[in-house]
Amino acid sequence: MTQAISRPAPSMAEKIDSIDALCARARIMPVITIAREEDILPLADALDAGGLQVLEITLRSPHGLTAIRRLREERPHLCVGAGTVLDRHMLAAVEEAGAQFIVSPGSTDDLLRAALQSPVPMLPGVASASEIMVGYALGYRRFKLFPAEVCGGTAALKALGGPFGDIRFCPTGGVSTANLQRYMALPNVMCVGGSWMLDSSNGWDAVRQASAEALALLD
Ligand SMILES: O=C[C@H](O)COP(=O)(O)O
Ligand SMILES: CC(=O)C(=O)O
Repeated sequence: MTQAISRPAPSMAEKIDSIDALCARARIMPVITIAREEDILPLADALDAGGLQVLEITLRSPHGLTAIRRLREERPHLCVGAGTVLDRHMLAAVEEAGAQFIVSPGSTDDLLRAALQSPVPMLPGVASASEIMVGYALGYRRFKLFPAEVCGGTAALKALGGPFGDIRFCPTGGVSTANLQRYMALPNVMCVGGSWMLDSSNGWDAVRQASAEALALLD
């Protein structure tokens, strides 16, 4: 695996273009916490078969970094990012593992500044106008709204579109087939994230089916 960490950081404009491209490809971004290492490939394959090829692998379990590494090596056609990146040490670890994008649930000045130096584009989490302004001052224009439904959902996004006309969001947290069309209809929403399609208690094909059904709602 080529070490992402050795590459120079692209400009923020280039990173925004990368985020836009991967969100356009994703439309729906599964937020995945790997419970067992043996789930990594079958879960990714089920999502892929259902049409979801941009995957956010969180660091909420000990298998997160392994999953990023293995998917980069064994499923190179997928776009694999890291989620729940909470500080600069986790940022360095996911860069080294080969993450193609980085997501955080919230924003700290230290993490946002560290990500400016990173070759990998970051989608920082925000839950308020003030947090957007902290990122905005550093050049960030694309954010994850988290936890979206708790933060006010589509009404909050419509309101945020007033002062932040050049900002686009990936709402995550409480998104499901019941509301994803309302989110995706908003001009400042570029994709949605969530975990609702990941229930494999009825087998991997249920994940494929849930993914395909969700995407079909957007056609
Ligand atoms: O914490 C974020 C979740 O993993 C994604 O949200 P969700 O489970 O409500 O879809
Ligand atoms: C919420 C989310 O996307 C994260 O944990 O990074």
